Amino acid sequence: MALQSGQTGHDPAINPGASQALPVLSVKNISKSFGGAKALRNVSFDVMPGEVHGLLGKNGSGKSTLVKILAGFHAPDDGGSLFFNGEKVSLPVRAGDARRLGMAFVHQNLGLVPSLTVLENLRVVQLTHGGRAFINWVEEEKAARHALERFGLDIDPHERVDRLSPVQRALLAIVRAFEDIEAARAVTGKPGLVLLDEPTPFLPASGVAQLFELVRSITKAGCSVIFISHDIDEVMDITDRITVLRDGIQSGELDRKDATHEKIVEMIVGQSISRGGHAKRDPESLKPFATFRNLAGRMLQPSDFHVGKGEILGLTGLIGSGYEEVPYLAFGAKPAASGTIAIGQNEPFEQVTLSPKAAIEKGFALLPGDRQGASGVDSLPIVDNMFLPDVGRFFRGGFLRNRAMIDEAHVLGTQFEVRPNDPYLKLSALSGGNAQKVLIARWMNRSPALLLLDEPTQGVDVGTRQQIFAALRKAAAEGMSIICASSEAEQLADICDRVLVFAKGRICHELTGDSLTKEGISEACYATAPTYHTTNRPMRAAQ
Ligand SMILES: Nc1ncnc2c1ncn2[C@@H]1O[C@H](COP(=O)(O)OP(=O)(O)OP(=O)(O)O)[C@@H](O)[C@H]1O
Repeated sequence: MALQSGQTGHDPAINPGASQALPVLSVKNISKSFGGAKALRNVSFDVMPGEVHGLLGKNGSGKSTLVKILAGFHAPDDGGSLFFNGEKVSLPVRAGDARRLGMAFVHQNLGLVPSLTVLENLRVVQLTHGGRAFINWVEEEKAARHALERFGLDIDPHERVDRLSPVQRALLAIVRAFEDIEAARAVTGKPGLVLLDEPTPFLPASGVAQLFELVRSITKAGCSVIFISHDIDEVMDITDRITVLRDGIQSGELDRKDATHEKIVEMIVGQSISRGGHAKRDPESLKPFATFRNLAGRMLQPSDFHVGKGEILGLTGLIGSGYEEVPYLAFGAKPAASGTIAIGQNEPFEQVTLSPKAAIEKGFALLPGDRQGASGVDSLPIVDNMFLPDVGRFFRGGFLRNRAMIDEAHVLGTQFEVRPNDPYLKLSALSGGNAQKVLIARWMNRSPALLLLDEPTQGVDVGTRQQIFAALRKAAAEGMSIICASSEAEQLADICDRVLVFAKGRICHELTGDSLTKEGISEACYATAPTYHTTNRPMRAAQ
């Protein structure tokens, strides 16, 4: 049953007795403008106690803006109101009000301090707001251990956060958020709300399962969760109810039990989309473009593999299995422990002699997974981010042809559906998914001979994903070789001609043809017995 905007639609069967309950959060007619652009228009919805409420929408539809209004980071336009457990919240939300009321946020970057310990990160709010004259570290450690044990997390409180795995970091951020709302509940006696803004893109399936267990234990304790994600399967799995935003307008609500994958996609995109499955090519029919022998990194053990000319080769495995290092090693962005690379029939060269500059000269391009840290420059405009690697192309007679750059950026923005398509806008003003589109456009526009991708569609909405996949397939059909490292089995099954699955640093499965399905990839990730021996398998000679 699709509900109209503003209707509550809470199912008492999900949380018995909750039908009489006050909403934990009531958002009423919230709008937000940036200059002349409206990011949110009169958005209204309720979150009930014990509910996991999905907040979905295309890139730039206003999800993060809404979260930032709740956090007090943005002031909403006049006319809207917020209620938390029945109490009217003064707008803009004042510093400290969110915490006092019992709202805690896990933003896309998790908000942890990497150089501090788990204990320090976990107790930072209590330590900075307690007004204490001194810190009793014995008591603080006890409290931290208790919090970690409560959620079954086996993490040493004295470990530095930058030494934790991505899964442990995400779980720590959520435990901290829950501890914060529990601290507020001890004072107010009322349930709190944790807002999770895309916490899953980097997590392997086992990590997502652990995270969902944690979310369920939060709601069992009577608190609520707002869950933002572009992964429809995850949304179907964890949410009770879903609110969809489209271009800043609430386009409807849906009870999870009435939702199907197709229905949700249609509400997000505004139309049904075909998954556009592609005819996989026989990798044997493609001449090798780049051949890697004995390539080893920090986790990657000496491995032999190649990518064919015009092939889309997927690399996957559990996090830490070594596949995620390959794009960086192949680009010379990380030094290998060993290994050579041969292009076509050319003599192989040692990987350690390859710098990113030399890789670019050879026609390689790398889209790193860390968009904010290693990929884009937030403080520069879109146009500069698009043309950073080849700005030299726009110089004529010693002058930079600014107009030509702007025009080309505009064309690229249209092609990759960057919204808003304003080349002068800073990258930081774009939504996460739109920023990723700018960076993909940057590298695709250079038509590299070898495109190296690490989690290319993280944060990109379902509609745009299909467009990016189509662009990658077209480029491959025209001869571009693509290596795509990703933890998303569905994405790999959609675009790749061949997928190598890694375990414990070695290639253990090679999937092609009919075995190259989402299920086949997931199964191979969890199967331990290697069926593919990297050192014994005959390599095809470059032709
Ligand atoms: N600081 C800002 N200045 C100008 N425009 C902004 C700013 N922050 C967000 N916007 C714009 O507001 C709109 C909504 O962005 P928002 O980040 O809320 O989208 P989103 O739904 O979270 O997208 P994504 O799924 O890509 O994260 C976008 O058009 C974005 O460009």
